[in-house]
Amino acid sequence: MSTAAIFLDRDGVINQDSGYISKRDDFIFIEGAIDAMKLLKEKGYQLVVITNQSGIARGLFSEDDFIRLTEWMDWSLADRGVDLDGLYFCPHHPTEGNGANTKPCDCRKPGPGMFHDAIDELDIDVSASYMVGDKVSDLKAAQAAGVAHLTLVRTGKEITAEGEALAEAVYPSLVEFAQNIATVV
Ligand SMILES: O=P(O)(O)OC[C@@H](O)[C@H]1O[C@@H](OP(=O)(O)O)[C@@H](O)[C@@H](O)[C@@H]1O
Ligand SMILES: [Mg+2]
Ligand SMILES: [Zn+2]
Repeated sequence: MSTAAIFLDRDGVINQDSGYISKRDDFIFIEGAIDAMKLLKEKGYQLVVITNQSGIARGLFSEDDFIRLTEWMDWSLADRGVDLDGLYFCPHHPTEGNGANTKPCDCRKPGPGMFHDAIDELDIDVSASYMVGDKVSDLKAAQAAGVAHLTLVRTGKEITAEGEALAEAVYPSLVEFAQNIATVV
């Protein structure tokens, strides 16, 4: 049976987005975010992180740097009782940088590629699932993949008028999102 998921943007939703984060010392969990993730798991949702990491294409850090930081983030979450069900990242940028990751792709949000992979691999019921992002491109990507509920939080980039219009709700942070959504039946 397919299951409901919460698709989480990383930078600006889980951790503070000071720009192209690649080191542990710069990775600061947003207040309450870990407990909010725990509550979402308790409510019956899969948790799936969907993140653009064009810092790789731009040559700011390597894919290995990203994987190491992700392992550390996973341990930090597991330590607090949160097991992620999936994490998908796009290392590309259409124009910036000069290596193999500088190319157009379908995975960079607002493209839906990462969502399509997650939905197939984790057997997700999009009609019962939510996207939590901080940018309109997060919502457009989720919408293109059929995710029913599009929401934004104010802990990341400034919310634009386009974002306000596309979102069914805008929450101060992941904490209020987690408190407000229903338990999976
Ligand atoms: O919010 P998610 O998807 O988890 O990750 C976004 C980050 O990888 C970076 O994405 C960049 O966008 P460009 O990739 O340069 O458009 C900028 O928004 C940076 O400030 C930000 O740190
Ligand atoms: Mg973000
Ligand atoms: Zn990509």
